[in-house]
Amino acid sequence: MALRAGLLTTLEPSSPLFAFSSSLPKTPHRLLLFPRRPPAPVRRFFSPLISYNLHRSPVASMASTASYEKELAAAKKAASLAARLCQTVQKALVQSDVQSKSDKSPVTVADYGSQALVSLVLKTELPSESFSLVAEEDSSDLRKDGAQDTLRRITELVNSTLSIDGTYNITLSEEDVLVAIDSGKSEGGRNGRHWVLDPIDGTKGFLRGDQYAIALALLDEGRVVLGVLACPNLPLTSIAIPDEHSSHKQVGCLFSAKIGDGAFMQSLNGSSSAKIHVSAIENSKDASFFESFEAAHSMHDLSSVIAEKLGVQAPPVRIDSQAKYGALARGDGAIYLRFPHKGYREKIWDHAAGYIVVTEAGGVATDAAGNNLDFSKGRYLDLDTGIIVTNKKLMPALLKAVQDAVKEKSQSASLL
Ligand SMILES: Nc1ncnc2c1ncn2[C@@H]1O[C@H](COP(=O)(O)O)[C@@H](OP(=O)(O)O)[C@H]1O
Ligand SMILES: [Mg+2]
Ligand SMILES: [Mg+2]
Ligand SMILES: [Mg+2]
Repeated sequence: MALRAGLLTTLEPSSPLFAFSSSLPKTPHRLLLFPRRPPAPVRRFFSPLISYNLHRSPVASMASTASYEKELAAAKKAASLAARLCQTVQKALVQSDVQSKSDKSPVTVADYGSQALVSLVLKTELPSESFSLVAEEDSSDLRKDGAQDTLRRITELVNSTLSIDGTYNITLSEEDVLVAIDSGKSEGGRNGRHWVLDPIDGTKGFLRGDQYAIALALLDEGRVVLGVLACPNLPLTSIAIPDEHSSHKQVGCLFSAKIGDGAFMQSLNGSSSAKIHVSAIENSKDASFFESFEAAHSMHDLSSVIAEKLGVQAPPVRIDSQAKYGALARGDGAIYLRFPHKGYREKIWDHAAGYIVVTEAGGVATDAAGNNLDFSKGRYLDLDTGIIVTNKKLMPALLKAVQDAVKEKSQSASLL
């Protein structure tokens, strides 16, 4: 039986029970079962016999009945505009455009500008929706003494990107930019809708002139329901076999996915989109795998033990950012391995958009214990050991190889 929010209905013609599906702001959607028909305006003040959180009940969640059409269009627009700003900065990168955050990771005027633009576009395109954004950056360093020039530069970049695009007749002040950046401070969670943004994923790749991505996803009741990945430097054709003419390849990909609708790729220049699928490889010997370019982000030695166990012949393809998820979603490689060093906590913005793009393309993404990734716990993902992604056929063998390799590593560590 399909239940619509706010609709009172009998479960079956013969049933004495009435069901009411509530959708109150800032509360989980709930299914309430009443012993008799309660008076209409005060339903929620009557005690139900049973009450379920719908996302946990066998009844379809309200999230699955939404189409997310306009949200996806807004997300594509926001990520494309942010990509344009990032491309401008990458072309003319100078040292003063790069700052170091308190955790010593780099952040550029483009990270801040991208976050301000995405926040502005989403709010402008979806004015009737309540707005919650979980994003990587905040304005605290930009409000410090000595940051005035950087803030001025970010504001100029945001305004010039808006004016070249021409869709919005808006000019932001420096304070508007700070406020737009700080709208990303939401804690996320399992209730309601939350946008999740990495304004530049792979900042180190961005600084090297390599791969990076603008990664934007929407959570609804704790599930990722849509995602877009703008990858300005990713070739439109496969990166599986690096060739010497790669500098002549056309670059700039926009991946998108909506729950239940599959995954798509189009050119960032605005071509029509084509459906994409993960690799159909069944024999792990024929697989190639992706991992971080940065050895500090993932244990390359562990990946190579896993690759050996699987009989993988091809060398690893090391690229920055969630471009790995996009490349995997279109079948450039078959496996993505990510094993952060001990103590590192993964953030939801580093995976949410990539996760839905790859799963809608037919892939599977779990932690090293085989658990589904849970994006509903706030700004962090709680994980066992690492993240592994592949197609459905290869996952059982990959999971076994990963677990054997992890066990061997911890045994040899305990012998030391
Ligand atoms: N020690 C570490 N271990 C794992 N991931 C790390 C890390 N330090 C930073 N990262 C994350 O790795 C992301 C880049 O991923 P990749 O290695 O796939 O390119 C960074 O995103 P940002 O560049 O958005 O900060 C950052 O969040
Ligand atoms: Mg960062
Ligand atoms: Mg990131
Ligand atoms: Mg980032």
